[in-house]
Amino acid sequence: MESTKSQLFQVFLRLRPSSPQSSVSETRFLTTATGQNFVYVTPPQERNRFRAIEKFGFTKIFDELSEQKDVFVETVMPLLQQAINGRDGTLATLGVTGSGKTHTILGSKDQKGMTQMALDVLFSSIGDRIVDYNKVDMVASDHTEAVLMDAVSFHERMNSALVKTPTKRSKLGKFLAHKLQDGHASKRSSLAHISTPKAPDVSDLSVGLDSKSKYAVLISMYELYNDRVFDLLDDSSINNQNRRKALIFKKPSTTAAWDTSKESKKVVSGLRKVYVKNFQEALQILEHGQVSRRASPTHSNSVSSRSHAFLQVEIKRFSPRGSEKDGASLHIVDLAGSERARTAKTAGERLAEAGSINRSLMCLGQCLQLQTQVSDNGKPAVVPWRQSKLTELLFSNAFSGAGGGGQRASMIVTADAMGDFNATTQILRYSALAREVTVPRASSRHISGMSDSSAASSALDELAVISTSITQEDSKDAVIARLIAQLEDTEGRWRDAEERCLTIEQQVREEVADEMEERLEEVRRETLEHFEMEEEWREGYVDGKLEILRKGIEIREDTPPDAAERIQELESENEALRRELLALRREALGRTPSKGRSGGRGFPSPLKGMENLEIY
Ligand SMILES: Nc1ncnc2c1ncn2[C@@H]1O[C@H](COP(=O)(O)OP(=O)(O)OP(=O)(O)O)[C@@H](O)[C@H]1O
Repeated sequence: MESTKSQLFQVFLRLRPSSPQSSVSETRFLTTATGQNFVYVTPPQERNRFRAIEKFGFTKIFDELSEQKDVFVETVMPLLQQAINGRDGTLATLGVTGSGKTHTILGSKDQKGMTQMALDVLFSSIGDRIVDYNKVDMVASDHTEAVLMDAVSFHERMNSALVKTPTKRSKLGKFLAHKLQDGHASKRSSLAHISTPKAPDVSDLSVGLDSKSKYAVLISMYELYNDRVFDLLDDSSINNQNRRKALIFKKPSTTAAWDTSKESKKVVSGLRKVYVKNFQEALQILEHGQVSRRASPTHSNSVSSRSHAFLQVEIKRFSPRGSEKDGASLHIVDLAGSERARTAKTAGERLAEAGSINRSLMCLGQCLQLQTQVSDNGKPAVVPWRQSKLTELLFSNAFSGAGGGGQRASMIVTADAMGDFNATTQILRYSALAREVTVPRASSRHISGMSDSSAASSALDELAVISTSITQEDSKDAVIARLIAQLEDTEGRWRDAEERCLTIEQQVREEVADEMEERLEEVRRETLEHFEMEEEWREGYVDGKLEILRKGIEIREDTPPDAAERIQELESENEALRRELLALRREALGRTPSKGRSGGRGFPSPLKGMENLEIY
């Protein structure tokens, strides 16, 4: 597994101690190997389904037994030294909600977090070489873009703001008490007496300083909530978060004389910067900032951070005469946890917050993925850090080349090996510096006599056992030799099983196809029968209709006259003719001349001989 050396973020993985009470998975799905910088993710077994085993590479992995100090030495110390040397640095934590980001950054009531340790080491290293706030002149940019004050006047303002509104303060008290349950903050609202855990002891650690310089430390805190930047040290809104004024992230109108970079750093404009001269003062500021931060109980975490919190520790270097030489910042960022709405059971405002958090983290994920990639032309891939406010705040100064040629950063990815499998894997996928996927295979020797699903489960079990056993071995060479042998054996068995699976798959496909064909034939037959029956019925129906019609026509037809009627008809016709003939005869007889009148030559009557004619 190769990773790009030029990446901006070094990525560390920290596993938190998990327990069935605090975790959501029934089994461990993350496995580490002693001394190795990769973690195996073994998916939960599902019936009849092979899921790939993934291997993720990180700069370093801190297992469950790692102490806060172990993490600090590896991740924060180099960044602190870098800031002292005039180069910006960022430390951020990333992880699923409840995976231990805040615990890592801010600690608990028994343990200091990375922040407290960084401030402790910084102030103990600077010692009496801290400059007097009243005797130095901070650079112009601090005056135009920030509100500067020293710790004493800041406390006075804060305490008077708390005293002014007692009803609201009780709300704040509740919040503080709530935080205290999880060891996040002191219960006291009077910030003069902050109790800080003594452990771990970091008095043996120090950073190298320039022997000819004096130093000033300015602390500012802000949060990114619903994509807007809010000052966490603004006393005017401490009792009413809804009245808070969002700040803008922009290029300063004036820059320090020593800042020769072409593109000057972007700053959160209007931010309060508090000058602190020792560790105790710094802790008090930190406490104030934490109180103002958005945190709400979700189903996944009783004190869940609902915003991305930024702590900026600005270290300025001064000449012995008090003129500013240069400066750089260490940013410590506690990112809000990604969560699934269904798991966290969030709704309304919390759901909107979750949406904004998840969107910004998705964009951060893209940037992290791309920082290790090289584009087709061989140049580093373009990192789309302008896509969200979070990535802009995290990356813009890194890409602007300011602060001594850009920044270097460390990301601590926190994970619970028995936490939310899908959400954790998702984060590992985009944050890891390298990734390998192994498709599981099984052997016929191994699975003979077993059902296919049980063979697959058993093979997965075996792989999990192998992975777990790695951590228990002492000798590195023995582990490697044993692993190679086991790997080859397992690989062979997986391959056989895979072939068998393919054969079974083929058989199943054929069976399904045959069955399908049979069923189609049956359906075709049934349809045909149905058509025939319907046709028969239609024919019968049509015949019946025709019969009814025919009968209807017959009924309406006139009956032919019978013979008697005809005879009677003819007789009456005959009678009429006879009467006519008789009338004609009489007429003819009436007109015929007598013999004498015709002169003896008269014509014979045409009716002669007909006088006695009977007419019937
Ligand atoms: N390494 C650890 N050792 C001991 N306890 C831990 C560790 N990591 C986390 N915890 C405990 O687990 C709980 C949840 O941790 P934490 O609040 O730090 O989670 P988170 O990732 O910051 O969650 P969110 O994103 O919701 O704010 C706390 O009670 C914390 O003390």
